[in-house]
Amino acid sequence: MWTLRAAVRRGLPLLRAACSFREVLAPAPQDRCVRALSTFGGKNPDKSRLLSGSGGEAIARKGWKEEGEEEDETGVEDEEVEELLLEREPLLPQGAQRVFLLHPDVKWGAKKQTLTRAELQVAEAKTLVHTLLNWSVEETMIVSTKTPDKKLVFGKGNFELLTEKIRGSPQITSVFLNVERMSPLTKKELEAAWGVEVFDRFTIVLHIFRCNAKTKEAKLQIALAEIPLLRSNLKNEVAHLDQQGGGSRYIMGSGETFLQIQQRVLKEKEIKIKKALEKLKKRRHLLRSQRKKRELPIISIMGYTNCGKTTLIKALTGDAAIQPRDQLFATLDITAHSGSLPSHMTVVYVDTIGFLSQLPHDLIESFSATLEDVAHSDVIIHVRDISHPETDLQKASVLSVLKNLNLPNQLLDSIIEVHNKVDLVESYESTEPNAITISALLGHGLEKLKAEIESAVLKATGKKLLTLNIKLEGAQLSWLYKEATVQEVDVIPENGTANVKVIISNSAYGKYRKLFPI
Ligand SMILES: Nc1nc2c(ncn2[C@@H]2O[C@H](COP(=O)(O)OP(=O)(O)OP(=O)(O)O)[C@@H](O)[C@H]2O)c(=O)[nH]1
Ligand SMILES: [Mg+2]
Repeated sequence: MWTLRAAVRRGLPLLRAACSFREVLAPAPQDRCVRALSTFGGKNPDKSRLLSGSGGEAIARKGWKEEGEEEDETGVEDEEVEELLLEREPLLPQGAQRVFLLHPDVKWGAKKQTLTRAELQVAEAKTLVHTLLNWSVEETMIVSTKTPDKKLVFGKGNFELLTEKIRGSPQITSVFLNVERMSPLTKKELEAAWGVEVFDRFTIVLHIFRCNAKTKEAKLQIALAEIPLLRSNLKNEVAHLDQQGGGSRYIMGSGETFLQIQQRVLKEKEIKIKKALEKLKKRRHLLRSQRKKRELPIISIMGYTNCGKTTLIKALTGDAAIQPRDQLFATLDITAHSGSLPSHMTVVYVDTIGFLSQLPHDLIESFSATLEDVAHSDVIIHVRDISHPETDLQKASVLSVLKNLNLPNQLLDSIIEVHNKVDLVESYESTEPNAITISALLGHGLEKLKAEIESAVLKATGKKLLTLNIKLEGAQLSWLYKEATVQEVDVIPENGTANVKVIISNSAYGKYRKLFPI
């Protein structure tokens, strides 16, 4: 039988040995990756693009780069960090899986979901499963429970029925229990009862995140989000070892028990990741202040996952390098892309991570650092997929996340709501008067949207867009070049004047009027 001492003799990293004995015996496969999929209604046709390799293709390219900015954007040259990122266990089994999707529906009490319905959660869970290469949903069941926090999640009667059902269905290879997190003990008990592996939402989303993260920062954030999972797995594995007479004993010569060593290793890992992230955060602050210095207005594009944020940025900037994908969480790295508005004002569009109702907490927390940048933008665009059957619930869930980001009120008031994918809905009429209706894919409605963005930017930055008639002989033009942003100069040779289009702050315009009265 395999023992701890044997693992140490074989030179296995302790953390790995502690966290996943099964994988030590059967070497861990690489993370498999995710595939492109259609949206819930199956309306987007492009299902054919399959991703391969460990991380899929790189899509997070920047259309707009800061001075001295590296493609990798991190500036952290730390071999230890690289090692940390490589050292990870696979979260899901290899090969095709036919999943039994089981949704515990809490009918009453404090745990009852208010924002979202069981059907929406099931539809989302299905999409998550379909995002995984070679995974399919064999059967779906919504089963009510009054005891979601109990070890076996369901009441006795329902649990017995479920066990009979799963045991009697050899075609089912695993169960996706659609809860945010399941304790290691619950997982163990359910797997023992049902005879197949059982996964929760956190593990599935984490796996998709791992596959889609491109930059070092996103990867580190995911590694940080995994620490609590490793910690609870560790406790479980040590309890298992104890049964065999191992985990809590002192390791000879070390003065520590196996559990203590592993906890220390995890703590050290956590500290290292946090330090590396701190370095990256400082660098982001630097980039932000450079951006501010250049006075380029920043527009953050936010919205539910798969609503079309990246497609919209591609349409607004004409950046051919951007490749939107029909996939949940395609964008995990915040990227900036420059574009210009009708007055030729240059702005920066920031692509952000998409939201999901009940996105596991640890993941939200780990990504909140990147979402901090949103607070420094001038305008927010909230993109909605109005072809989605649950578009209203998606909106509510995005707004509730935005509220929790502690954004300044002025910024919250500046939100432009965009109704995307109108091409998928016959004769769509918005019931919200201020929303702008577009098809990012077909390029419909973009001019109106750009005009709206421009007026929001001018309002947010306290600037005006004016056309001033100036004398070419005087000092007006050079003054305007110095104190404002000149967009266009239209010379009228007949009278020696020019019409000059400028973006100018209120205070500079006041000075201009004093210096050059009409
Ligand atoms: N029919 C139609 N499809 C669209 C439209 N906009 C986006 N899509 C499709 O929707 C899918 C998702 O688009 P993305 O731009 O990647 O969505 P996203 O919001 O960036 O998604 P995440 O980064 O995963 O959160 C892609 O297949 C797009 O082609 C649209 O206006 N009409
Ligand atoms: Mg995207």
